[in-house]
Amino acid sequence: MDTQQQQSSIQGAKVLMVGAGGIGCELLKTLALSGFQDIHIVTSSLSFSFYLVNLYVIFQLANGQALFICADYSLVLQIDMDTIEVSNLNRQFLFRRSHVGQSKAKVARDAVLRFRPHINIRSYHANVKNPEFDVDFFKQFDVVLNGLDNLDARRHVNRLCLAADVPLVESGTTGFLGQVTVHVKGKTECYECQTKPAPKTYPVCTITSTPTKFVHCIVWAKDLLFAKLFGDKNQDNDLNVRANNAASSSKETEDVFERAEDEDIDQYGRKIYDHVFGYNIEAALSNEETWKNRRRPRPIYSKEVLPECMSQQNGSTQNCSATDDDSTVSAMPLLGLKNPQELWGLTQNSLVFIEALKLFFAKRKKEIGHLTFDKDDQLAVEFVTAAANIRAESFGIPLHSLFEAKGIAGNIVHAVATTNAIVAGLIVIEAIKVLKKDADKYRMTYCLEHPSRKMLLMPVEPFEPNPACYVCSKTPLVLEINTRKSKLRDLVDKIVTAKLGMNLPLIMHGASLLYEVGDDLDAIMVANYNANLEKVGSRIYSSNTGMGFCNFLQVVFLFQSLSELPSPVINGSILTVEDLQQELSCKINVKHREEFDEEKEPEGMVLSGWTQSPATNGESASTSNNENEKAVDVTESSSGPEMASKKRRLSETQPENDKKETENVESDDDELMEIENPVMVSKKKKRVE
Ligand SMILES: Nc1ncnc2c1ncn2[C@@H]1O[C@H](COP(=O)(O)OP(=O)(O)OP(=O)(O)O)[C@@H](O)[C@H]1O
Ligand SMILES: [Zn+2]
Repeated sequence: MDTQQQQSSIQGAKVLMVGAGGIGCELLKTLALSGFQDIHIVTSSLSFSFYLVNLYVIFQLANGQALFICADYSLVLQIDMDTIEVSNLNRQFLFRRSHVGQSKAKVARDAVLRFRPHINIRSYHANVKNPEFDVDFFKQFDVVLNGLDNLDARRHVNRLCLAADVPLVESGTTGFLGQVTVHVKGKTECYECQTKPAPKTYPVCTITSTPTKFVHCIVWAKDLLFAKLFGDKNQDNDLNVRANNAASSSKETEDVFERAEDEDIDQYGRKIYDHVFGYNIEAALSNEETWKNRRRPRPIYSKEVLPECMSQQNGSTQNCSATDDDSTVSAMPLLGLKNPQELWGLTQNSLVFIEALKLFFAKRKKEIGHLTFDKDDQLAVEFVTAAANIRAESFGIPLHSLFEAKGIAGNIVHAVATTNAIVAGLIVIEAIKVLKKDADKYRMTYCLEHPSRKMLLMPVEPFEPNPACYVCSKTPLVLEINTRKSKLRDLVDKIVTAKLGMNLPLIMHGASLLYEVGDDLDAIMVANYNANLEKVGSRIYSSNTGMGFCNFLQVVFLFQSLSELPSPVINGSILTVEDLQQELSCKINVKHREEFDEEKEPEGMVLSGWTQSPATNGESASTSNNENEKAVDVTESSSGPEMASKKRRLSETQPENDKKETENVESDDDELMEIENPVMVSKKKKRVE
């Protein structure tokens, strides 16, 4: 690439960066410095770019100032909603300890301005899904660069880029693996054109009744027990085993989890302990059939492992410092446990379980009822580790340290700063090509863990838009659903919001508007939509008391199914679903189906043709928690578009030694940690076919 050309293509260009985390910090720095070296050489050979970027990183580490070469530069805007955490500091090098708690977007901006004071950087500490970042906002940019860590935001940005007709350079890293892809409307596939691999999920009964691996215990502790005790009480929770003994799922059992106002926390903790590790296991054991060919679990009761009176032990919440704030509350120091890599025995795990539970009630009571598991929440990690280990002990599964359990629970693949640096370099290279409209030279580039043909970077030509993609083409989706039983609410929650990722949806059936979300709706419209969602309204019955003079009026709310809506949705109906913010519209062909497999299709409906939520979508090293959140659901494998052209093109560049790697990936379903860059996975899948 000619330097002059390159400089002129970047000068005056307006760039939007989304995300200022591991990739984002590197990217902002690389963007700010991109005039300093012969980038035109880098682009001519991508393997050379790898070398250069690495060299650059090493050089920068050795002498950060040496590379700061000034040139007039374009306007860069960046968006990030996060604040800086201690765990970010090892790789998000624009941040220092003193910045912990501050806005990432702002601190990153200030740090870069210190060495490039002449460039114009605007930062937004905000969620990119906020309505102010609408299509008009996106239209002002020449290119959008993503450094995100979750599918939801990535899909949203993809849709806005399509609607605004602005090219998108998308990226992700997972440990040593990374990828950079280019998405230009009408020319290349969009981010959602490809079917993503299905998330790793586990049958509900494995999690609730027959765990065989530590990850099953983690999912149980995190998604069921933690959610039950500290999360939203209205959410479905399949915590109790399905036992012959109906008592375990009775109303009284439900009440075990409720703590009475004046109930002693220690007693409450023991009650929960005995219920989930003792009685529930006994109830499960009563299902003789289940254990015919399985190892029987051992019920564990608190009195066997815990001292009579916890408050006389070291680990009493009473010893907890009054200055503790939410983020530092921890059971470990109170119990004299220092090393997170140490393996705790049953007694230590039991002590941590009770102590962490007590601390939640003693120190974080206000959060109870709203908590979701967060890998950066020390107390939550301690509780989940302890609970998973006690369950593992009961089922004869090897125990794990807090460090290991945290990795599994948080889907953590440890970040490799160099991968982020390489990916940031590649993003800038692709961004420059986009600015130059050098479409023939666009490349999707994959960072490999092991060299292939002596290269660690694998460039692949981007693919054409997938004509079957519901996001960038008009191909309808197919929804199998029981139209006589399912409500519009199910469709909105499980399909439109959860699967299609719509923010402000509108659902139409023919000319009839069934549902809409927005700030400008009047009260009557809201009432109508709510009626469509849940109930037709009420019918008033009068019932005779039998005393001759008094009739009671009885109000009965009637729940209505899709087929009973004012404009009935039945087999063969075509729904139009739109998101006004994302300017996305798609059609859903409805197929009535009477029965669904409770285990395999727990949602009671199956959508085909959509981009399935991946376990991690090339997410930056610390990935979203989505996988485990969904882990107890058994998600359908997508019947989305086939990637025939991908197969052909990728096979052209297929290195032999990657094949082995593929087979390993495909065969080993043991590890939740086996989080792959999804494109790599699909590519590998194609290779072994
Ligand atoms: N919807 C969103 N709007 C704006 N920024 C987002 C959005 N979703 C994610 N991000 C940002 O994307 C960045 C991703 O960076 P990265 O993958 O390094 O994650 P992290 O949260 O910084 O690190 P870790 O997950 O390891 O603690 C984060 O800074 C996060 O705040
Ligand atoms: Zn598409």
